[in-house]
Amino acid sequence: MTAEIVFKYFTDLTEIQRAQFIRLNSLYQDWNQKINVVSRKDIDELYVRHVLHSLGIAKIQRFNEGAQVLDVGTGGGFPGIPLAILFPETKFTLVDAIGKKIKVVEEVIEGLQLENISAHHSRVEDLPGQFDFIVSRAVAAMPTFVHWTKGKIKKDSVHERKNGILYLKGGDLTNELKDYKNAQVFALPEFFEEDFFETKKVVYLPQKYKANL
Ligand SMILES: C[S@@+](CC[C@H](N)C(=O)[O-])C[C@H]1O[C@@H](n2cnc3c(N)ncnc32)[C@H](O)[C@@H]1O
Repeated sequence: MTAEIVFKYFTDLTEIQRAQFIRLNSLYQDWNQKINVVSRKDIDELYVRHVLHSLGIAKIQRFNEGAQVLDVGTGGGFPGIPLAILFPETKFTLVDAIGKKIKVVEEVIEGLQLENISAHHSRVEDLPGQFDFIVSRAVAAMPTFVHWTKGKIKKDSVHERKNGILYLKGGDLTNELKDYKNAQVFALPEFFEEDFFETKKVVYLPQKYKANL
């Protein structure tokens, strides 16, 4: 599989961005031989399962110039790295509790010469600072995630969509979201036709969520 699948859905990329998306594959193939940052089964499907899936968030929210975005539990850099390629004017902070994953993320950032990302080895609860948006995939159930990230979203929003959390989720979310009355769920098959996206969604939780917690 090649980066063409990304270019099919994101047609206005610069030459630099296209080159970065192409380069991603060999960087991850190399790193995955040393440290398992992407599951063995998924590495061959990197562009669909990791890159395009991460970019699903961009179909819901285009980040403004100067916006600050935190990727919580980034693991090998998802969704943060693909989003940082797509939005070079936005500042991304990637955090993970496991140091060796952050080491790989740092190497990939360097390999792609991305200047809009900083990576931190920390639990998110211990990370200082506030952000416009928090993005994430496969880290915790929503109540736990909201608890961990409490106070980390700026109150004043300069974006079309209010500041908040954009979380990549799959499956039936009825139970998980029952306490979040103003959560919005966007189905990714609306944007991507590959079977992988059949049950995939982006959950948007505005900063002033009405939670019965
Ligand atoms: C299943 S992995 C997902 C990685 C990546 N987001 C992805 O989708 O490929 C979950 C990651 O969350 C990290 N994590 C879990 N709890 C965390 C916390 N409280 N603060 C920071 N990272 C955390 C773990 O170390 C792990 O790398």
